[in-house]
Amino acid sequence: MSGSEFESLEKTLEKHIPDAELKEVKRILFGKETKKLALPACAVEAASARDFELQGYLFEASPEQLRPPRTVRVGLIQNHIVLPTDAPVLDQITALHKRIGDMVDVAAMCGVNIVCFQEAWTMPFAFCTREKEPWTEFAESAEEGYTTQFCQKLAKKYNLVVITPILEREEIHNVLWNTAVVISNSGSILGKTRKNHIPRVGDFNESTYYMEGNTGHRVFQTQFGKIAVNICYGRHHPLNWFMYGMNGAEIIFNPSATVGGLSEPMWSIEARNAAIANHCFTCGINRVGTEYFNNDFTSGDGRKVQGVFFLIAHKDLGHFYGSSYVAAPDGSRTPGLSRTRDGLMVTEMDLNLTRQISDKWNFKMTGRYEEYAEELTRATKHDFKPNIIRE
Ligand SMILES: NC(=O)NCCC(=O)O
Repeated sequence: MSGSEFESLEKTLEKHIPDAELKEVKRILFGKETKKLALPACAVEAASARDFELQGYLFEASPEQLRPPRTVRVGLIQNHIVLPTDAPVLDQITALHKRIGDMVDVAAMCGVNIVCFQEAWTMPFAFCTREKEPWTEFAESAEEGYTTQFCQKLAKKYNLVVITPILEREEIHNVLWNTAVVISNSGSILGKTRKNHIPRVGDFNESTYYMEGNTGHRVFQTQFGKIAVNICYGRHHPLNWFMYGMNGAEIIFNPSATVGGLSEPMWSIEARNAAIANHCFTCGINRVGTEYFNNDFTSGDGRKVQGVFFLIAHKDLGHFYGSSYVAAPDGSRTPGLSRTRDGLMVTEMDLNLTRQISDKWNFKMTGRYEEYAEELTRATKHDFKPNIIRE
């Protein structure tokens, strides 16, 4: 069975593990069971008619005497590109707007308050090619671009916060960035945050296109809680999650584009671990499908074929495995969306859980941050001497 046909880990476990043991297997693998969220029939029907998967889950917190629950519904959207990568640029963007508009419409039927799309959602993930044209033409102004205007309309129409990760063209200096624009449910732009860490691994040749972000670890205060966006490769950097947490993020979104051969065993661990370590919710969103490009490109990885080292030229990065999920501060998580289909994951969460788990585990209290700050400052100096005791 090829990677692209395997639908999801959860479905395979359910098919092969006897019922009596399945509950225990799931408890150990995924933590406390997440309850299913009942979704309106009109949403279920619309998702089926529009050919995408719809799942709903619930994270509850204990009732408190002094605070009411702070219940929020979050929607994660994963999708294929709609048109082939050689279709005209504006047609590709417009087709994706239409697809995502249809999916957000269903999110709204489910009462979603905050919706987040995948990394660079308006384009194929063309950074593997290292070609500049036509890919740089997909870059848009974060403030005035077509996509921001489109998302502002969605936000206003459905009264939801929209996190829209795009390739940004900052027009004053003509610099490109990998940026998430955060649009308030009023329709106004709350701000933008730029990808902090740029991959230099395999076919992910993104440093050819844009620079390391310069917006720090911003947290956006929305009507539905404090949110932050840690874009894709930033999830491999525990300090990146940590700094969003230090700035008070209650939900950290991780819009991504990553392929099975590279990162799949890490996917289920990294965002979940960040939720545990930082007493917050985290949301991993990954695109789906295989995207083909006209011109061959290479990875420079010298893969061995028939005893000879080649730089094997290829036309695709591999399979983007979807599997979007939400993790909670108590270590529990939702199942993943499909590895092969477009999907919307609706999760209701009580944000009071973040403080409750912080009070239980006290990582913020026991963190010894001052000591680490001093040691790190020393460790990053060019003349650093490691603290090793020898006989
Ligand atoms: N888009 C992106 O940063 N991908 C890098 C690959 C990975 O982090 O899994």
